[in-house]
Amino acid sequence: MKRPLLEINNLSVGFKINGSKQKQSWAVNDLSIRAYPGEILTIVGASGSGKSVLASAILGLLPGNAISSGEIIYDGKNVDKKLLDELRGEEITFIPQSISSLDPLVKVGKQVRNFASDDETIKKQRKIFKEFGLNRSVEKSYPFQLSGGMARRVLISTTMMKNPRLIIADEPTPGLDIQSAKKTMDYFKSFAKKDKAVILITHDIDLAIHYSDKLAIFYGGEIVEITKARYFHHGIQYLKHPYTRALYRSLPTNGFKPIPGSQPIPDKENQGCIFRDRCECKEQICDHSVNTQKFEDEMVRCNVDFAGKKYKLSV
Ligand SMILES: Nc1ncnc2c1ncn2[C@@H]1O[C@H](COP(=O)(O)OP(=O)(O)OP(=O)(O)O)[C@@H](O)[C@H]1O
Ligand code: NI
Repeated sequence: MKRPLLEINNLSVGFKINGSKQKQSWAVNDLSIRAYPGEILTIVGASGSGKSVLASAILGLLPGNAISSGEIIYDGKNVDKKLLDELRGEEITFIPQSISSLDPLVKVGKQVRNFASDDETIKKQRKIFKEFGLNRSVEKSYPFQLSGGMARRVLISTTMMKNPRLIIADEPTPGLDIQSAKKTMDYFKSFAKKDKAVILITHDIDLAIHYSDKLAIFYGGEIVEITKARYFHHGIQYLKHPYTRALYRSLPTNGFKPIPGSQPIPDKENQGCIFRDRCECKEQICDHSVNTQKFEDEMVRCNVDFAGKKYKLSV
């Protein structure tokens, strides 16, 4: 079994409300994931489920009012602030969700080259820009002169200029034309093939299924299931968690059935199942406890006994 490149154990992230130490809201609750070399791990979750907060926590970019606990291990080493400062932008690159992360005062070409002006770097940057349909004039533009889709392509180009071992991409494709989105995802795939790891964050389940190796299904600040992306092609009988199964049924190709109800706010005090109010399999026990079941590299957080011979969910 390969060693994970990034390992996150029992991560929780909350925010102090109005500076109060007592009043907190939670965005990520007791989350554990592993990103392996050679794989694209995609974190799929609805809007507001805490995906971007998770990315910020991994990268040590949480705002001042955040409180976090848990363990992050990179390549066998415990990650602290000093190590993160060394890794970020070098071994670990980040494609942020917001295009406002581009420096408004620096011309785009210079930014992507990280201020380098040698011939080789310029050649590399021009080649990447060309692949993404960004013409020479873009190099000399300031971020405010770009459209949303162009700015996103510039952000992706920044990562392509570097030589990281782990890419964390937070919603990299919205606003991109189909060709650029495909190029981006193909780039991630070939990157992972070089024994490197990608953590992709998206709410686009179709995209996730087609390009990832594993899916971590995120709901209300928790990962409720880690499963293989190909199971979504093989059929609903391979999926375990009732929320994952509901996602499967909500896909246009599988009947487009919506899930009634809405996602709850993460609650650290709550020991029960986060999905219970919307669950078709809910039992009394789900109000006060939830079972984390592990199967090799898969995981499901549910009280249905998936290892037992009796378990049968409706197809
Ligand atoms: N600085 C902050 N202070 C307080 N709450 C915050 C802060 N940043 C994020 N949150 C809260 O954390 C929750 C998760 O937000 P997050 O941006 O991670 O969602 P997301 O899953 O990335 O959504 P989307 O798909 O829309 O990008 C939200 O309820 C948000 O209001
Ligand atoms: Ni987000």
